[in-house]
Amino acid sequence: MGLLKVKNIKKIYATRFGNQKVEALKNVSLEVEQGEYVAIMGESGSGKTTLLNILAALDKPTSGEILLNGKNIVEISDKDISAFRRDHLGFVFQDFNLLDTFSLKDNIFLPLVLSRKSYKEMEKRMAPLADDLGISDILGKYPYEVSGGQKQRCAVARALITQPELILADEPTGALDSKSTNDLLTLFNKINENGQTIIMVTHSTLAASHASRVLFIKDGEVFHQIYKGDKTNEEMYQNISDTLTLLTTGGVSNE
Ligand SMILES: Nc1ncnc2c1ncn2[C@@H]1O[C@H](COP(=O)(O)OP(=O)(O)OP(=O)(O)O)[C@@H](O)[C@H]1O
Repeated sequence: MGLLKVKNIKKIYATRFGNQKVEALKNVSLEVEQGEYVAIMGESGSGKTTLLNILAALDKPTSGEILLNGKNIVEISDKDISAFRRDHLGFVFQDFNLLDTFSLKDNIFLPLVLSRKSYKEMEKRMAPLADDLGISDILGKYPYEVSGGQKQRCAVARALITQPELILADEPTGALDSKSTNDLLTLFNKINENGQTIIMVTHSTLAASHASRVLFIKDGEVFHQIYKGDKTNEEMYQNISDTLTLLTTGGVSNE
């Protein structure tokens, strides 16, 4: 089932004085199926963050449509956009974005507090999630008292607790050491196997090799896609490396 349909997205940024324009996305179309795990890669400045921000309804495209479960998110009014994001999307960022003055538990509860869920409901959702993520014992701690990997697992719990249709992750392994990176990638695979759809922007070939599809962006356009299919992580890693070489040496698109 097509969960997300991106149709002919264009994004033109006007510079501060309006006399210069940057075409960050030229004409991007893509579809993401329910249950897919998609990594987005590309050189710095290729348009990845622009695309993710638009998918996250944090920014609007200059033209084009984005349908999430058939609803065009471009048309949602500013008044309704925060509630839409909270109810339908989960976010995992490189720098965790946890509030230092809240315990980990309260950080995870925050999106549910904002949508006025009962404490009983919050506890009910938290228990299996915390157990799955291996954070049950540290929920009373504060972000500054735990490791980067533990912080990131809490950020994942906060993203999942609203039971979003889609998880959007921006460089989720960017601030993690290699062990925490491997733990997080295993975790993403697990939540994906449980049916959660994930879109992740990453510079890491290792991270991307865990996804079921890798989409390469070059100069604001989809340049190429690789499906994992039956490939091992190692074969996928090699395939991604070869494509990145092609991308940086100016190879012709064969999308
Ligand atoms: N607010 C803005 N105003 C003007 N130009 C912008 C703005 N944001 C991004 N750009 C330009 O749009 C293009 C795409 O930027 P974007 O941040 O999407 O790339 P990226 O692939 O995410 O890069 P990185 O990997 O370095 O984060 C770049 O040329 C960038 O300079």
